[in-house]
This record gives sequence, C-alpha cells and structure tokens, in this order.
Amino acid sequence: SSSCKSRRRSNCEQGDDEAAFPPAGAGAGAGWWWEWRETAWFVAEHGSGRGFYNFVQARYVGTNGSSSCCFRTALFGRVHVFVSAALPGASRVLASDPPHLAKRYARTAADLLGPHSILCCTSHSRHRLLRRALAPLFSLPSTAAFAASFDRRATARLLLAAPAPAGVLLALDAALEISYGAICEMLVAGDSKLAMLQGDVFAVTQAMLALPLRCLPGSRFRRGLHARKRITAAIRDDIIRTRNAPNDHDLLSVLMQRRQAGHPDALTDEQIEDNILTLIIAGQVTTATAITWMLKYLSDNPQIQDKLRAEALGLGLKGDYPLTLQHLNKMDYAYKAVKESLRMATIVSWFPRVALKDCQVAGFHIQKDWIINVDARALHYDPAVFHNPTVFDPSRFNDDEEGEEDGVKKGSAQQRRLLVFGAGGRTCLGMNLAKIMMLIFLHRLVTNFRWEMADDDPSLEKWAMFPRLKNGCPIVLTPINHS
Ligand code: HEM
Repeated sequence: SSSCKSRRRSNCEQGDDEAAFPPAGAGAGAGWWWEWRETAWFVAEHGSGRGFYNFVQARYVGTNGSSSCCFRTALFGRVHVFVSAALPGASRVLASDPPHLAKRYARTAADLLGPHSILCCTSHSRHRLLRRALAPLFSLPSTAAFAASFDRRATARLLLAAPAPAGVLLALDAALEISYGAICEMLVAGDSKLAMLQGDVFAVTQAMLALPLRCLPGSRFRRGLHARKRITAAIRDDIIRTRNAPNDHDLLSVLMQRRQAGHPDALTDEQIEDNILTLIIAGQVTTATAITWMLKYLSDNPQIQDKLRAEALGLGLKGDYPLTLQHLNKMDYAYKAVKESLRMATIVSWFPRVALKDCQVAGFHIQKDWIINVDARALHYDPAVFHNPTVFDPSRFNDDEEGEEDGVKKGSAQQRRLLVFGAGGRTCLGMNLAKIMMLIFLHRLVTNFRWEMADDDPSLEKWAMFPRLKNGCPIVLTPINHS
C-alpha cells in the first residue's frame, strides 16, 4: 500500500547497492544470544493464547517506535525477513515464482510430511511433476463427487445428529470430522485404516511447528513422528490393496493405474505416501479452521446471518435435497461471506521462501540463505487495502466482476489482492474444494438453525499450526421452524 511504500525508506539502513536492508524489528540485536531470545520468544508466543502472529505483529514496530512493513529477525538459526504482502513487489515474489527464491518450510514440517511432500518440495521440476500427478483430484467430476460426499456427511452430522433444541455444537470437532471423512474418501475410498487415524493426523499438525526434540520421549515432535509412521503404514497397506483391486473413484487408484500403465507422471510408493498425508493435512485442518472462524464471525453479526439465510431459503430447495455445484454457484452472498471469512481468518499467515542468492525483494536487499516471509495477514488487515479491516463485511466484495474463468470466479482488483491461497505456481491446489466445503457447511447450518457463540473466550489454541480458537468454537443452535 502507499502507506507501506512511504514508510519503507525512513525505516531502513542503506545496503551496499540501491536497495536497503530490511529494518530490524522491535527488540533488534545481534549474536547468538539475540537469536536464541527471538526463537524462544516466537516459541513462547506460539505456546500462549495469543498465537505466533503476535510475535510478528510486535516486530513491525521498529526500534524507533514507528511502524514498518518489513523487518528482519532470527529464528531457529536463520535470518527471517517478514514483508507485508501490501508492499508493491512482495506478492509478485509468489506470483512470478523466480528460480532464485525456493519454497521453504520449517524443517519440522518437512520431517513430518516427508521428503516427497509437494508442500515442502523445493526443486521446481519435481514440484511440477507432483502438481501434474495430483491434478486428477481437482478435476470437475472429482470435485462434484467430493461436494456430494461432503454434503452427505454434513447433513448427517449437523441435522440427523443435531443436539437437542438449543443444544451446543462444538463446531471445530464437527468440521474436522466431516472434512476428514470426505477428504479421506476422495483420496482412498473403501475400507482404509486411515478412517481411524484422525487423532494421528491431529498429532502430526500439532508437531509441525514444535521444537525438533526428536530424542526426547513424550515431546510433541516425537509424538508427531510416531503418528506419521502409523499413517504412512496405513497408506502402504492401502497401496497394496489398491494394486490388486483398484476402483475408479479415488486418487490412490488413479495413481496406481498410471504407474501400471507406465505413465510419465507416475509416482513411487514413497511419493504417494507423503502426498496423501500432505493432502489430508493441507486440506482438513485448514478448512475446518476456516469454517469455525466463519461461524464465529456470523455469530457476532446476526444481521449478516439473517441475510445469508434469506438467500439460502430463496433458492427454493425443499425437502431432502442433495446440494450440487450448480446450487453452490447461485449462492452469491454466501460466496462473499466465505471470502470475507477467509480474509479475516487468514489461515496461512505468511509464505516462506528462501533466497538461493543475493537479491532484492520489494526494494529490500536480501542476502543468500535468508528466509523471506511474504505476510498475507499484514495485507488483509491493511486499512489502505481493505477499508475497516477488522469489520466483517461480505459486501466489501460487491464490486467484484461477475463471470467465470477456468471454472474460477473472476474478481475485482480488490478481490485479486486477497492472498488466502497463495499465488503463482504454488497456489493452493485445493482452493475450490475448500470454498465448496465452507459453502456447504454454511448452507446446511443457516437453513436449519440460528446460532450464537456459547463461549466468547478469544484465546487462541496453543501450538496450533493455524490460528484458531482454543474453545473449539462452541455454538448454541436454535432450530428454525420452517412451517
Ligand atoms: C481454507 C482452506 C485452505 C487454505 C487457507 C489453504 C491455503 C493454502 C496456501 C496458502 C497454500 C500455498 C502455500 C505457499 O505458497 O507457501 C496452499 C498450498 C496447498 N494446498 Fe491449500 N489451503 C486450503 C485448503 C486446501 C485443500 C482442501 C486442499 C486439498 C485437499 C489443499 C491442498 C494444498 C496443496 C496440495 C498445496 C501445495 C501446492 C503446491 O505447493 O503446489 N489445500 N494452501
């Protein structure tokens, strides 16, 4: 934003060339003691009810007390630069995907997801192969089947198993359970042990940003590694089963058939294991977390909830109807509410890339091996980009252009500035699935209940990979009388 641009020069020391070094954040220092203190601080915030972004936000305030759009710190032995995606040039780093800026993930995440995971893959050519190999999962028929499966599960969980009138639903648990079932079915249909391992998937996500205390019995990281072993063992059993009896409906069967046919994008067993685990983790916890934030924002804004209800009931769907992609396409206001929830929740706060050589990012001098974190949350809460950014307002997207491009809705300049799913060659593969899950969950809830939060505690869950409410978003449901 313009506010970011003008503040930049005044906050920087000058580098060797034209570009400036990123300013050191609040509490700046040097040497091993400072680095250790920054890491301990980051970990402490992560383990507090305030969440790790609190660490980042505090450091945008420079040593002289003025706020900046970029700062550098040191975490886990590496220099990290955080740069607001509102700065011209920062999100271009993602969109243009230059070869000297490789994707970077915490080593702990790479250990837990595996060396072949698409999320952690740094080689451009191997990454392209993995993206092509996983593409069938996101085809239109697969997406439609996924929507039907998620809808069936959501209906069963929210309506058939609904709590007594004015009962409390723990939204996070419900969203995790429904999305886990639907994603697993899409990846490995049939009788897979994966269905029983939701707790292990949770343990892996809890370990992703933990200290890498591999040898310490009982540490979160070690528990995560053990959970990973059980999950990959289950996938290995599924690979053997599917090799003998593939069915056409799941990703694993497609991958196995490709291998048997000698397809150039065929994946090895190890690549399949790591990427099935990755898809579950990338898809389930993110989306379930987004759903809980959406329900919280709508509980805080009952008039928006009413407007959504009016749109949903106005679709004229009666009786026991399955939702289809055509129905979802008609939910204009709900779609805006989903986008606004994604903006405010900003599930993935920043995007890490490692500099493979000295370079410039958004006008700042970056040295080889530094890690550049393009900060999406700073963009989504920048008042110069989103007017009144802390207000939940789906109508801020009213000026979006209508129309579809490659099956994805086009939007206005402001919409394009959302950085919820990343940009460029590493853009989230599951973004349409995520929006579909959110729309279906919302539709089933809004057409059957009014709701409000049962507990307003704003604390965030400790050690969560993505910021989410500690209380799991308990909502009081009041059934709607349709007569
Ligand atoms: C609200 C839900 C979701 C959010 C906020 C989200 C966000 C993201 C973001 C920001 C990235 C890019 C990270 C980067 O560039 O560093 C990403 C990548 C990815 N996401 Fe999602 N995601 C969501 C749901 C899903 C779902 C449902 C799936 C699939 C089932 C999925 C699969 C993936 C995969 C495979 C990648 C890696 C893409 C690559 O590196 O080429 N995500 N996601």
